[in-house]
This record gives sequence, C-alpha cells and structure tokens, in this order.
Amino acid sequence: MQSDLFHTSTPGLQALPLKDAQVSYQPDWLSEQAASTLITQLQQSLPWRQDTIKLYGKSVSIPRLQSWHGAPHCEYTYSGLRMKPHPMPEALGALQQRLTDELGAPFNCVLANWYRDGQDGMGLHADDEPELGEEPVIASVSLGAERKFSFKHLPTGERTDIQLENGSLLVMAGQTQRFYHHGLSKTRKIIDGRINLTFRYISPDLCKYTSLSNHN
Ligand SMILES: O=C(O)CCC(=O)C(=O)O
Ligand SMILES: [Fe+2]
Repeated sequence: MQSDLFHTSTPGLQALPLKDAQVSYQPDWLSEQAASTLITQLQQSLPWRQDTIKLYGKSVSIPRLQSWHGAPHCEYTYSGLRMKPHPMPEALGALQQRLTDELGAPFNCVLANWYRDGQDGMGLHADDEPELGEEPVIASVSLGAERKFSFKHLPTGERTDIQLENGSLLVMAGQTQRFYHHGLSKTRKIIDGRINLTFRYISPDLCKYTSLSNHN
C-alpha cells in the first residue's frame, strides 16, 4: 500500500535517519497523563493471553502477554490455532481513528503486547506477512516503561537503537520491513510494565491466503 505518511500534516512526527527505510517518531503523541490512564485501563480490561510457540519441538511461553483486536476478517494463526480477533475496544478504536486521520493511511487491527517487566521482550523480526501488503504502514504506540527498540539493517547488519518513551508514536512505512528487522531488547534492570499497541491494516482481499507469523 502506498503511504501518504510524509504528505500529511503531522508536525510532531520526525523522520529518523535510517537508510532504506521510512521511520518516524513522536515522543509525546499522548500526554503522560493520558498514557498512564490508558495503560491501567488496558491492563485491567483486555483479554490478555499467554501464548506459546514451538521451538525445536518444545512448547515455550513467549515472553509477554498479547491481545489481538480488529475487524472480523483480521484472523490470524498462532501455534496452529486460527484465532478470531476480539472486537476493537472503544479506547483503541479512538486511537485507530486518530492515526488514520493524522497519517492518511488506513488501520483496521491492533496487536497489544504487555511486557510485564524487563525480562519480557520481543526478538528481532519483520512485520512482513503477505496480508499486510507490499509496503505496510505500522503505527506503534508505547505506554508505560521506556524500553530500547532496535533496528537491524539486513544488508549490512548495522544496528540502530532508539528509546521508546511513554506516550510515544513510532511509524514504520515504505521499505522498512524489507530492509530491517526490529525487536525489543530485554533488560536486567527492575522496571515497570509497558504496553505496546501496533496498529496495522489487513486487506480483506489478502487475509485469506496466509497468517501473521509468530515472533519469539
Ligand atoms: O513492543 C514493541 O515496541 C514492538 C512490537 C512489535 O514489533 C510487534 O508487535 O510486531
Ligand atoms: Fe514488529
């Protein structure tokens, strides 16, 4: 999908200097107060699941809790289980609408990840599932503890780290998923929980072919 990301008026969103990619960041997309209220509300109200993946034939718990929400056609397969999305809660629907308006790109589903402490994280991966289309626009809202987010440029192996702050917005578009892997490092520091919301768009035409893959 072609993105209008850099043609719309999003004054707070700054492009990051990553070659072969379109990544932009706004530290204060939500106020501190709004982000704190939202993280508590989501921790209490979303139907969190502890998912497992198969690693070398063994079932292993992934290091975070997850909840999948969106339009009814946005199904995905997790550990061989075809999962229907939960409906979009009002609070997430409002964020989704704001992102669509500000970025000029459609969104219809969101993966919520709850990193309970520094020992939770997400391995390097690309959000490159076919049903997301050729050049997906992924809008990632961070709530709670600040965490290190890493990009790995696939052709050179070069790494770029950024800190994702409470209330921030990170947008990945264009060729980002083709040229980079991204992930959330674990840390030994004792830190509070963080919820990340990655809004995506799954085309009703593409979704029947395959599924979102598992990230560890
Ligand atoms: O927690 C994050 O910031 C990253 C989440 C992510 O990459 C994903 O859900 O695919
Ligand atoms: Fe991702």
